[in-house]
Amino acid sequence: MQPPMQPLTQPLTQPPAWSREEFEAKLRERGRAYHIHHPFNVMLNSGRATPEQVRGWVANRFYYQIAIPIKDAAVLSNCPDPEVRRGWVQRILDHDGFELNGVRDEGGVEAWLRLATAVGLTREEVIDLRHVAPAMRFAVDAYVNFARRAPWQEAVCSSLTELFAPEIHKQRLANWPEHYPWIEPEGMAYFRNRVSQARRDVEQGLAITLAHFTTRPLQERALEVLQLKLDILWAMNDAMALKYGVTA
Ligand SMILES: O=C(O)c1cc(C(=O)O)c2c(n1)C(=O)C(=O)c1cc(C(=O)O)[nH]c1-2
Repeated sequence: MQPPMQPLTQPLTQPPAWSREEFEAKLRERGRAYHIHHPFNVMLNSGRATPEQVRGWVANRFYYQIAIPIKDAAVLSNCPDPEVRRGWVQRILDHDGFELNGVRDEGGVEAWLRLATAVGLTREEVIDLRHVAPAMRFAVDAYVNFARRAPWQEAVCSSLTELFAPEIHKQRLANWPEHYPWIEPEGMAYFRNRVSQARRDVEQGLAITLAHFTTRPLQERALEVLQLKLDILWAMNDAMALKYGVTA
């Protein structure tokens, strides 16, 4: 006897998966929503920001800087693949620094604190987070919480906004010394280091994403995840724009 017909809950055929090239192009297209286009960032990188606005950005962004290695530790804690972990752990060292066999690297968090003093903030007022806007905390915490709870491949995918980060760091390196001569030049080291680190991160993150999200529904999910992260970065800028204003 035939089993009873099940009601159809989803179409029998799914649209075909995009090729790796098509999928990668769709991920890269999302760069149009990157915070490089946010009015607060456009103001910063075109030289219209006041010292107060630059300091506000540096102090608020510190909250993102200290969250990133915690986010990366969450990815590690959810990932059962030692080969992925071996590559991913580098991100924590990039931000927290290390001392190994006589080689010392101060790491990105310390470099950010040097940026803070270069723009005229004290380390204390940055480290105690007194300037961080509540909405900034909520946006950054959303990223860490996502990485804690999502499947690790989605957390990896959410880091792919770094596809677009070298450009924003290069803008700062090119424009800030001219627009903001009052910033001590050694403060810019963070951005210089990140250009190559972000490229290396993206190579790893993209390889994992292209290998894992191989059906159309998974690929569409990856685009949603990337959009979530773009929205988090956008919301961080909204929080700073509200607190410090945007100079036209
Ligand atoms: O200055 C920026 O605009 C910017 C953006 C992003 C990003 O796209 O998430 C990162 C960074 N910087 C950055 O410096 C950094 O170390 C970093 C790590 C990650 C991540 O998601 O793991 N994003 C970013």
